[in-house]
Amino acid sequence: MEMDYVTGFAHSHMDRRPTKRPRLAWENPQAHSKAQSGMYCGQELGNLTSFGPSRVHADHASMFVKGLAQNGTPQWRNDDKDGHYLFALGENLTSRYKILRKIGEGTFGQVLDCLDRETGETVAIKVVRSIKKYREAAMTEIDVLELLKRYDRSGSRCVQIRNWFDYRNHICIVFEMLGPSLYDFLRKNNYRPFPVDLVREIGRQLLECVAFMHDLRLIHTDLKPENILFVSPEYLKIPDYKVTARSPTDVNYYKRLPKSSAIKVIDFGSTAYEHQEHNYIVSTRHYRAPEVILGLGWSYPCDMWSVGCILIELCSGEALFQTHENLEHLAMMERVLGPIPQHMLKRVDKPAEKFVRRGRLDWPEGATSRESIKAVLKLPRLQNLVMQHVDHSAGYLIDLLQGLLRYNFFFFCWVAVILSSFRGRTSVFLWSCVALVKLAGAGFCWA
Ligand SMILES: Nc1ncnc2c1ncn2[C@@H]1O[C@H](COP(=O)(O)OP(=O)(O)OP(=O)(O)O)[C@@H](O)[C@H]1O
Repeated sequence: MEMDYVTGFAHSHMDRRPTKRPRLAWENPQAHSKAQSGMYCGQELGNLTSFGPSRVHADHASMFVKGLAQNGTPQWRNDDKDGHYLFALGENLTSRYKILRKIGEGTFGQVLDCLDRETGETVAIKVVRSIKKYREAAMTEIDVLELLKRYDRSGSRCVQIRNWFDYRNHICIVFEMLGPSLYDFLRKNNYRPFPVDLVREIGRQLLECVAFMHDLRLIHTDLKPENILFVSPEYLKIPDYKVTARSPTDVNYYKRLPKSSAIKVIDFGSTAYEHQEHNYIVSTRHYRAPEVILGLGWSYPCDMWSVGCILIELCSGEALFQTHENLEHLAMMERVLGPIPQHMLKRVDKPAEKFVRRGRLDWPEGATSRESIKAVLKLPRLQNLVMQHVDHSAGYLIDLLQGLLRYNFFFFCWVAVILSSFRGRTSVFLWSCVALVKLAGAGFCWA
C-alpha cells in the first residue's frame, strides 16, 4: 500500500471554505470570575499587565521591570472594527513571544502560533477581542482551564493552559500547541468519513473527557468537531479504495488519517458551572440539544447530545442536523430519533410555543417551504443511518447513540442530580446517569 508520511497540514494549501462554523448567537452572560478579580492585583508594566502565578511568568515580569520589553514590542496600533488585535508576522507579543503565524479565528478572538523565547517551544496563544463581554468570558475560561489543569494531572484530556496575561487590552491565553481538529480532517478529506475503529477510539476519549468535566461540575456546552484537536499534527496519506477516483492526481484518491488517535478538547469559553442558571441558548446549532431549543433549561446532558451528533458526523462525514432553523431542526430530530415526548412539548418556554400544536410538533404544517420538508424527509432513521456507514459493531454503536441522543436523558439527569446530592459526591452523578441509561436499555459497550 502506497503511503505518504506528512508532518502537519500545509496551511498555504488550505481550501477557501471557512475553517469554523460559527455559533449563531453568543448569549452567555458569564458571571465575574475569580481570575478576574486577580487581574487587578496584576503589575502594570508598560503596555502589559502580568498576573501569572507561575515562576516563569514572574521572571518574565522582572524582565519588563528592567525595561527590556518595550524595545521588543511594536508601536501601539488600533484594533480592527471588531476588536481583533492587529499584528504582523514576526512581531513580538510582549517580549517573550514571537508571532509565527495565525492558526485560527473564532468568536472570541484569534489564535496565533508563537515561539516562546523562554522555553524554546511553540505555543498557541488565543488573543481575545478587546470587547468587555469577550474579556469577561476569557477570564471565566482561564478559571476553568486552571481548575482542569489542577485535576487533570496527566494533562491527557483537555488542552493545557501554560500562562495568561493582559496585553494592550487583549486577554492572551497561552496554550500547549496541538494539531488539526476533527473538522480540519473532515474538510481536507472532502467530508469522507473516518474509519469506524478511529471513531470508536475518539468516542472513548471524548466520553472520558466529558465524564471528567462533569465530575468537576462543569458543562462544556460547545462540543463540536472544531473544538476537538488531535494532539499530534502528523498524518498519513493513504489511497482511499472506497472512492471511484483511480488516478493519484485526483484529489479524492488519497485520504488523510492522523498518525496518532490521541485527542484533546479545547475552547472552554462557554463552559458553565452546574450551579449557574441555565436558561440561555448554548452550543453551535448542529450540536444543540432539544431541551436547549425548547427552552426547557439544560444541564450535563447537552454535552452528551453533542457527543452523539459528533460521533455520527465522524462515521458519515457530514453533520447530522444540517439546518439553521429551530422547527426544522426539531422535525429532523423526530425523523431520525422518533417523536419528542409530549411531556417535554407541554413545558416549552414562550418563544418555543409556536413550534407546538395540540401537544405535538407543528410539522409539516409549520414548515417554511417545500425544500424544508424535503430536507427533513431525506434523513434516515438512526439505525439505518448507522448501518449505511458501519458494517461490524453497528449494533453496539446504535445502542450507544440511542443513549446519547435520548430526549429523556434530560429528565434522567434530574433524578441523577438528586441521587448525587444525597451522597454529596459528584462522581455519583455520572454513574447514576450511566446506570439510568443502561436501565433504559442503552449500551455503552461500543466506546
Ligand atoms: N492549543 C491549540 N493548538 C492548536 N490550534 C489551536 C489551539 N487552540 C485553538 N486552536 C485553533 O484555533 C481555533 C479557534 O480556537 P477556539 O475555538 O479556542 O476559539 P474561539 O474564539 O473560542 O472559537 P468559538 O468561535 O468556537 O468560540 C480552533 O478551531 C483551532 O483551529
